[in-house]
Amino acid sequence: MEPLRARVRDGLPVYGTCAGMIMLADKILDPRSGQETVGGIDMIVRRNAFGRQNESFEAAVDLEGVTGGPVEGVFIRAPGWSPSAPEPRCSPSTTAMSSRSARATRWPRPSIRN
Ligand SMILES: NC(=O)CC[C@H](N)C(=O)O
Repeated sequence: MEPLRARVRDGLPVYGTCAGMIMLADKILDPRSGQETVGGIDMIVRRNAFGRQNESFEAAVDLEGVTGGPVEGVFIRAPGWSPSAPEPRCSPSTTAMSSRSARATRWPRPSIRN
């Protein structure tokens, strides 16, 4: 992983969506055990910020302006992101509280009807 990190740090153009975005974040809020990122983007990601991966689903969706009937939509629970912040300078208990409120305020769960 380190050679790739070094290339990205040195300016290698990279692009990532969904899991790719997770890989490019400098920090994962709730990483799986041992999960690392390549990093390169100064942000924090939270995996499955809108629900569990196995709550992803497919549904027929009517789109305004698209004729021919509904299209099959695939709704994959996505990661959320937040700009990184300076390390908090407070006691561990206050840090934990800040972390919880960040989740509540920055990554609300939208309601998706299917
Ligand atoms: N397709 C994907 O990349 C899924 C990402 C995954 N649901 C997550 O947020 O961790």
